[in-house]
This record gives sequence, C-alpha cells and structure tokens, in this order.
Amino acid sequence: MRVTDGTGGTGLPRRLAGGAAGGPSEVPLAVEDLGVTLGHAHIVRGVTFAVGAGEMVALLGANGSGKSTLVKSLVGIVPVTQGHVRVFGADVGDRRAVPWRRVGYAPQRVTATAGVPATALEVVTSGLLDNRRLRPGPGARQRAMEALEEVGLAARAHRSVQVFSGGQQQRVLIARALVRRPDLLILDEPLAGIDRESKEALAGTLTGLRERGTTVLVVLHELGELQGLVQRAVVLRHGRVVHDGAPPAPVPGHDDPDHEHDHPHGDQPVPGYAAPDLSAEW
Ligand SMILES: Nc1ncnc2c1ncn2[C@@H]1O[C@H](COP(=O)(O)OP(=O)(O)OP(=O)(O)O)[C@@H](O)[C@H]1O
Repeated sequence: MRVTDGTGGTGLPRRLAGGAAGGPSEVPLAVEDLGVTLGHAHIVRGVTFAVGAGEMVALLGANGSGKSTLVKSLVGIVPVTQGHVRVFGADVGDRRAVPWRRVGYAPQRVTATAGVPATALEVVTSGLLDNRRLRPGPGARQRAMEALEEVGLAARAHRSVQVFSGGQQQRVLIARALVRRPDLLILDEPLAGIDRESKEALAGTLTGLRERGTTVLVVLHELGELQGLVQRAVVLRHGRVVHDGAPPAPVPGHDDPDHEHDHPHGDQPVPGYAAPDLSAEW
C-alpha cells in the first residue's frame, strides 16, 4: 500500500519512509525503485525494500543475481542509476548528507588484505579513518582491540593478516566494520568459503549485535549458521526482488562445500526453499 501522508512527500510506503535524517522515526535503510546499470547491463532493477531499526535481514540470491552490486550501491561504491537509497533518512546521492560514521560495511572477501603487510590491529584501526580523519584518535587502539575481541581474534591482533586463513581474514574485515560501532552493519557474503570455526564465531558476533539492537543487512547464498538469527529475507533474481518475507527453510546439501550455487532460485521448485510468493511476478 502506498501512502502520501506523513512521508515527507516521498510517496514511499510508510515502512520505507526514512523520516528526517537523524530523527526519531528514521529508517536505517530504505531502498525505493532502485536501478543500477553497469556499462549497458541493467544489474539491479526496480528494487524496493527497507530494513527497520534493530532488524537482521538477509539478502539472498544465486550467483550473479546482483546482490553485491546492490549492496555496493547502498554504500555509494557504485552509483544509483534510478530510484533512491536512503541511509538514516539521507539520500546516498548526496554523499555528504549521509551519516557514514553510523554505517559499517564489510565487503565480500577479495583483496582488502591480500598482500598488505599489515597486522590485524592495523587493518581494524583503519576502519576508524575517513577522508576527514586521517589518523586514529584517542582510544582507537582500545576500540580496535574490542572489535577484534568481538570476532574472536584479539589474541592474534599483532599477527600479519597475510598468515590468516580466509575465514580469519573475513573476520578481520568484519571487525574493521564493527570498530565504528555502527548502527547499521552491511556484510557481503561473510560466510562464503570460510572454516567452521569462523562461521561459528560469526554467528556468535551477530547474536551479540542482535541483542544490542544493531541493524544488520547480510548478503548470503543460504542462511546456514545464521538460520534462526535472521528475521526476514529479501531474495533477488536477475536483479529483481522476488521474495521479501519469512526466511526460506534450509535445503539439505545446499551448504555443502561442493554445492554449485548457480541454479536459478525460484525458477524451478526447490524443495523447502521457495517461499510461496517467489513466483508472483514471473
Ligand atoms: N563492473 C561491472 N561491469 C559490468 N557487469 C558487472 C560488473 N560487476 C558485476 N557485473 C555483473 O553483474 C552481475 C551481478 O553481479 P554481482 O556480483 O552483483 O552478483 P552476486 O549476486 O553478488 O553474485 P555472487 O553471489 O557470485 O557474488 C553479474 O552478471 C556480473 O557479471
């Protein structure tokens, strides 16, 4: 249902209306009719959803469905081609209006730490820097240690990230996002290709965040260890939202290391996976 009153003229459904930036009714993340085009390819198309304060929401979809491109547009790494993204009520198109210090983002593990001769503590401390703050302030070291503690890596704070396992590197990137003490945390595939110990550590970290009321959007192939923690799932297919509601039930074997995640979720019935309205528009 669309409403026109009380939304500042945004025309957004009431739950998507961001309210005044920093105001009491602010929604941490509101995405309205979002389109992202890269080159000539329409990667994200007409996406609308919101994440309310304290919610933990999963963004699910097969390989190439546009999940990473979508989250990159949320944090301003790729430009919005159509529609709006509002973070705490501020449009990301107006970068200086967005309270980025309230946002933590951990990218899909790629090259953030590869080849960099830095310790875990140094990488995490860098999460406190931005273009206005080029050196860590007082208490930065303590905060970085606390963030490493949260992901279970405080004992390895002074070790080079180059000797860390993939899962440990992923946890360092998450600690780098957590060191900001964000109100909104966005995690891109934190469980992908990591060891069981790291998966369990991450589930513990997210349990603590949920208890503290941190708003979380987490990109996943399947819920895995986060089943039960995530309250809602938004499912993307071919850049469009095909489901926004209860998290899908787990599919046996779906999280096996050898499982290929390139099947078109929802195109064919997948036992226990497809929520009732997945095929509503297709
Ligand atoms: N810079 C780019 N230029 C053109 N196409 C791109 C670019 N980045 C990504 N794509 C394409 O956009 C589509 C969506 O990619 P994206 O990484 O967002 O998907 P994803 O759902 O996150 O996939 P995965 O689960 O494999 O990470 C893919 O077809 C990809 O090849």
